[in-house]
Amino acid sequence: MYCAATAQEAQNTPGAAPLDLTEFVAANAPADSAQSLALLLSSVAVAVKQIAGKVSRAGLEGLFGVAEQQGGGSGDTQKKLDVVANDIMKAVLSANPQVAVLASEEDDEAMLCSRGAAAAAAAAAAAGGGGYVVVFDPLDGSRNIDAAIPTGTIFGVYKSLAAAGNDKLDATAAALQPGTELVAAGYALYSSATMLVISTGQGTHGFTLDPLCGEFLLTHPNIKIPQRGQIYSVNDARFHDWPKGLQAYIEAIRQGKGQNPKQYSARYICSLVGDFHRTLLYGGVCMNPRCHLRLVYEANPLALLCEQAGGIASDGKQRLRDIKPAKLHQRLPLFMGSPDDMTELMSYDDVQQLDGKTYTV
Ligand SMILES: O=P(O)(O)OC[C@H]1O[C@](O)(COP(=O)(O)O)[C@@H](O)[C@@H]1O
Repeated sequence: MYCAATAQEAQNTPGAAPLDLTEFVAANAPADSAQSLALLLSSVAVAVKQIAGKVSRAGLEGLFGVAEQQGGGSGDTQKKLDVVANDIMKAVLSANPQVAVLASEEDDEAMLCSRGAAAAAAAAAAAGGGGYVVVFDPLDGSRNIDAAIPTGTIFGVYKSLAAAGNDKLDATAAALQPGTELVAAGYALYSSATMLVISTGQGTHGFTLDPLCGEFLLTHPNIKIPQRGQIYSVNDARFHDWPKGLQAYIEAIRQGKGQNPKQYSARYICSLVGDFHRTLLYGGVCMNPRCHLRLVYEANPLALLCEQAGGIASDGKQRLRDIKPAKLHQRLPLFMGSPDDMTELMSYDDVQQLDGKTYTV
């Protein structure tokens, strides 16, 4: 199979077949972890293909609707497909001997994976590497499922703390690392195409699942978010619950009275992966100003992808990736987007909705 050394080379070689995900990561991730990350992301890709199959066949397999038994750490109503996607992620990733810890938005606790944890402890004892910790939201935007609207899977990868000299792994502590420690992150988008967008800290790159060969092929090398966009993405119905700063910012850009003299348009799918993906490609800002999205499972992984594409990711006060999570299911306001739009938004200062209000839709 064709293998170019870099995304640039792949793009510049006329007629060359696109790289698949594994080849690309092996050639483009940091040298000391390229092979292991390539194998890890191959496992993620296997899980994502299985979830994509379930999402597209949900109406045919009776997978619409709410799960019969409710569980899950986030306290949200679980859909049948939330449970199915969670089971797939855990089954596939725990079979990978490099995975020491898994933490899912759908579970109360982080879990040790026996094969990976044993290997991580042995490696730590030998002062070597350690296993990987994978945090994930198996199916984000699941309230959209029954209407066949795009959904996604979000994941982040850390090195296990065993690598730092601990010979016993504490699964929860291993998953509570700040986003600055991420060694890889990504999301899958289940939409008109199934995409996998990843970063290993060396740019943000997009792959499209080719249904003809069943592989994720490089279609969006080195994504750069536009310096400024003309779209804002937020649940606008909450306008009257927002703080004054956020109201003033949105009023200004709607009227073309912001730093960009053009009127902005609103786009909101209510599917974080879909809204973020569009923002990454078209520019502008996407946000959820209330304490709703999870730092560990959603915000930090997307923040790495955003920054690696040249964007800014914030909780409305500070850089997201600098925040040390205090608990697995910690929620916070989330703002991400083009550097000029984000800098303008942050200059309004008072943008977080901290009233604790929840909505039942
Ligand atoms: O109700 P809001 O504030 O518009 O929140 C919608 C957001 O919640 C999410 O659905 C995440 O919540 P779930 O994980 O419960 O699906 C995002 O996909 C979406 O961006």
